[in-house]
Order: sequence, then structure tokens, then C-alpha cells
Amino acid sequence: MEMIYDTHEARQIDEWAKTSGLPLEVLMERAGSEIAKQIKEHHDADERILIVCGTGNNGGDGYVIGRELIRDGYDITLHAPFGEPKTATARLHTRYAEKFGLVAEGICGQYDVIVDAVFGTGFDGARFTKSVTDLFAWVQEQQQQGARLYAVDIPSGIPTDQTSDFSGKGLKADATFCLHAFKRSAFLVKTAPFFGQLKKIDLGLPAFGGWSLYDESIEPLLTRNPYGHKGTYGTGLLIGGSETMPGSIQLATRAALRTGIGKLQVATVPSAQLGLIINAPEAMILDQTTETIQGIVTQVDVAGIGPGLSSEFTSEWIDLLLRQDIPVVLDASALIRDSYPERQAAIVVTPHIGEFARMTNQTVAEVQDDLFEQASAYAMLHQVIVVLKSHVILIAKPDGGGYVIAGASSGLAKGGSGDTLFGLITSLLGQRKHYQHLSIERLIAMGVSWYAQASKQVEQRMHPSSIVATDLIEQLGKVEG
Ligand SMILES: NC(=O)C1=CN([C@@H]2O[C@H](COP(=O)(O)OP(=O)(O)OC[C@H]3O[C@@H](n4cnc5c(N)ncnc54)[C@H](OP(=O)(O)O)[C@@H]3O)[C@@H](O)[C@H]2O)[C@@H](O)CC1
Ligand SMILES: Nc1ncnc2c1ncn2[C@@H]1O[C@H](COP(=O)(O)OP(=O)(O)O)[C@@H](O)[C@H]1O
Ligand SMILES: [K+]
Repeated sequence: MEMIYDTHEARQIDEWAKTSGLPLEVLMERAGSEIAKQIKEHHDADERILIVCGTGNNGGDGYVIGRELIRDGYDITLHAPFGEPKTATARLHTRYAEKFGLVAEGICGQYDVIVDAVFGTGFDGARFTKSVTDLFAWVQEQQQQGARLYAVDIPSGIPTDQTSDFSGKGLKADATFCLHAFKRSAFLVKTAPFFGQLKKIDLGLPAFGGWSLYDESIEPLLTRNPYGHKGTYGTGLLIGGSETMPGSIQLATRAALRTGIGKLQVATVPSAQLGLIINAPEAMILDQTTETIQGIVTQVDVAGIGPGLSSEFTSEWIDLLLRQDIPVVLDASALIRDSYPERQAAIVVTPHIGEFARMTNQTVAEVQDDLFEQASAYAMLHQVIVVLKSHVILIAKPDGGGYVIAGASSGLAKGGSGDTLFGLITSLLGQRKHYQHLSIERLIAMGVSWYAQASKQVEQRMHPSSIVATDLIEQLGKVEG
């Protein structure tokens, strides 16, 4: 899995390498030469390539890239608008690059390719001087005339960790070569569009850190034990639906059935029961009353509550579920707690960004600006697993860090998708015994990945605007792992 770092983690890994005997000059050499190699794979020596270098180590990376390219006969101009690099490591590479004839010069005419090695993780957004603005405007003009822009580590002007002070000004790359780890801002709504295609550059360092981009195979979820029986795959309880919102629980039920649960009990209102009889005959239907829930809750392996629910007893039912020693999934109308009891079994909350903002007394923008920290802080404070849903989905672990699932279809941005995900997660947690080799967060991440991949595969036969949750549920059963 690829790591996702904040500035602190990026510094920590540099420090770790240094104290472990691998100097920063070596990492810079690896970074620059690997990026040069990738540029050579896509561009010919007769294309005009401009490398714009800043005064920090991001600039130093630029010197290594330029040196590797000039050595191989490429037409390179290196421009250092703020002067020579100031750090010892970058200066070492500047001196070495001179031996290959690479020295800073002025800019002139139109370039085919521009490498942005101006600012990396050390950019200070509070100092947006006129010379920076002018440089960005010039690069943008070049892009309008057809130049391709590659960013080193992070596009210049873009913050690394969070976007609350982001001015909206920055270079917009066609691709970004991310050194050792992706940076958080590549997944934040305001800054993600500046990165273009994300390309990870391996620096040969170990994978320390809290957050990672989940990219493991979902194959374990698609295979069954040939000697298993329905008991092997657990019994689930879903509580949801109301007279005015009977559809959500139907979607959740169908998603749970399509994702492997052995048996499923669904407590809902009469109008939703009718829909379930027709569309989900495999489920067992219960009345949505305290007595019924009390009776069934001791016999299930997992309980999920919330979609479409509108009942004065919601809080009482949540308490009832939380008193059992089973995983509990809270979604939609059940996201009403501001504290959770200490217990062994997991509590999973699955808010979308608006629900999470309400749960944490913030605005949606505040949550989006600092998505990773927000999800982590809630998970750690309340010792729950947070599945925070937006254009990406974060799974925050109670002990810090977590997984990010990216690349889902924008067709998911519709009512009903969240109900589907809720059903899927509840179903997988009911099958915990079967998936004991996976941590609970990893099992959820694999499930979210199943959902994201299914959404992307539906796009092969219909436009994102047309995708509805039922298409997604059907695709879950056909997904190629
Ligand atoms: N392990 C890894 O991942 C590796 C990381 N590596 C690389 O290191 C990069 C981080 O390097 P870094 O810490 O030197 O910071 P960087 O981004 O070059 O910027 C600092 C410079 O910019 C300047 N400056 C800042 N703001 C400004 C402004 N508004 N307006 C004008 N100037 C401004 C600032 O100036 P000063 O504050 O000193 O006046 C300083 O000179 C990282 O992104 C990656 O590319 C690889 O080399 C090796 C392995
Ligand atoms: N732009 C987007 N790209 C990909 N997925 C998205 C986007 N916007 C929203 N989603 C996903 O759509 C789903 C919406 O869930 P939610 O709002 O809870 O729906 P529901 O109406 O079913 O409650 C979430 O899984 C979220 O991650
Ligand atoms: K850069």
C-alpha cells in the first residue's frame, strides 16, 4: 500500500534515513534520476524542456533531473528565478550538475515541457509575493500554448497538509511525481485538481506512517469456503426505513445480501416491509418495535442502524445495540451520539461530509479543509471507526491513521449510494469469523474498495449521471477483483 504523508511525516522519514546512515543527497539523487527516467519515457531529446528550480530541496531535485536529462542529450533550460538553492544538499547537487554543463539561465520562447521544482513541502503560503504570482502566471501562459507541466513532489503553491488558508493560487500540473509517499492535499477537494495524474516515486525507504492509499486485492471477499454453510457467514440485523423513506432500507438490505451475509434480519415499518417482500425475499422481516429488536439482538453477529429511520426510539435502540458484544454500524439518522460507551466490539460510524460536520459542530468547508485530521481526531477521541464519505472515502482507525479509498465513480454522488455502502459494511462485519485474518479496519477498507470498484465498472456501460444505487448493487456481484 502507498503511504499518504503530512509535512511532519515527510520530515520524519528524511530524519530517519539520515540517522540510519542514508544521507539526503542519496534520496535526492534517487528522486531526481527516477523522475528523469520517467520523463525520458514520454519525451524525445529534441523537445524543449524547462526546469524551474526554487531555493530549497525541491529545487535540488530539479537540478538532478536536469543533469540526468542533459547528460542524455536532452535540450534543457534550467531557470532559478529566486537564485541558487540554499540548502547544503541541493547545493551539492547544483555543483555536481555544473560539471555536466547545467547552469541556471534566463527563459526564452515556448517550451514543450516544464518541470516544476520551485516549491515542495516547504512552501510558505503566507508569503505570496509578486514574483511568485508573476512566475505562476508565466507558467500558466506556457501551458495555454501547449506546454506540459510536471510537478516534483507537490505542485508549487499547494499546501501539503490542509487547505484552510489556501488562496486557490498554484501551478496546475498534468502529472505530479510524488516522492516516497503521496501528500494529503492530493486527496483534498480544493487542491486535488492541481496534481493531475499521481505518480509515486520509490525512494527505497520503509513505509512508516499513519495513512495509506488502500489498493489491495478484494479477491478474499469474492471467494467462499466450499465447506461453509450459512452459519459460517453470520447473521446480520438492519434497522431502518420509515413511512416517508422506505427505499433506503431496501437498498441497504439488497447490498448486504449481495455481499455475502449468511442470514439477514431487517426491522422496518410496514410500507418498507412490502418492498422487501418483493425485492429482497431472502431477508427475514421484523416489525420495527423495541420488543422485536430486544428479542433478536442477542441472536445476531452484527447490527446496523440508521438509513431512512425516523423514530422517537432511535436513541433507545442504539443503546440496546451498543449493550451487546457485537459490532454496531451507525449511519444517517443514527448518527446522533456525542459519546460512545467503552466496549470490546467495534463501533463504526459512516457519515457523509455534511453529517460529519453536524456531528463535530463545524462547517462542511472546515471538515473538507482538514479531512484527515478531522476523521482521525474523532476516531481517536471516541474510540470508534470513522468511515467518512466524500469524493474519497477515509477509514479512520481509533489508534490513529487509516485507509483512503479513491477513484470511485462520481455517479455515486446521489441519494442511495450511502445506504448501499452501509448494507455492505454491516454485512462484512457480520462475517468477521470468516475474515479473522483481517483487522476490522482492513476488512472495511476492502469492502469500500469493492464498492468503489463496482461503481467504476458500472461506468463502462452507463454515464455517471445515470448510475443509480440499484445498478451499483447489481455490479457488486459481477465485479472483477
Ligand atoms: N523524503 C522525501 O520526501 C524527500 C524530499 N525531497 C524534496 O525536499 C522538498 C522539501 O524541501 P524543503 O524543505 O527544502 O522545502 P522546499 O519545498 O524546497 O521549499 C523551501 C524553499 O522555498 C522557499 N520558499 C517557501 N515559501 C516561499 C514563498 N512563499 N515565496 C518564496 N520562497 C519561498 C524557502 O525560502 P526561505 O524560507 O528559506 O526564504 C526555501 O528556500 C520536498 O518537497 C521534496 O521535493 C527530496 O529532495 C529528497 C527526499
Ligand atoms: N464526487 C464523488 N466521487 C465519488 N464518490 C462520491 C462523490 N461524491 C459522493 N460520493 C460518494 O457517494 C456516497 C454518498 O453517500 P451518502 O451521501 O451517504 O448517500 P445516501 O443518500 O445514500 O445517504 C458516498 O459513498 C460518497 O463517498
Ligand atoms: K514542485
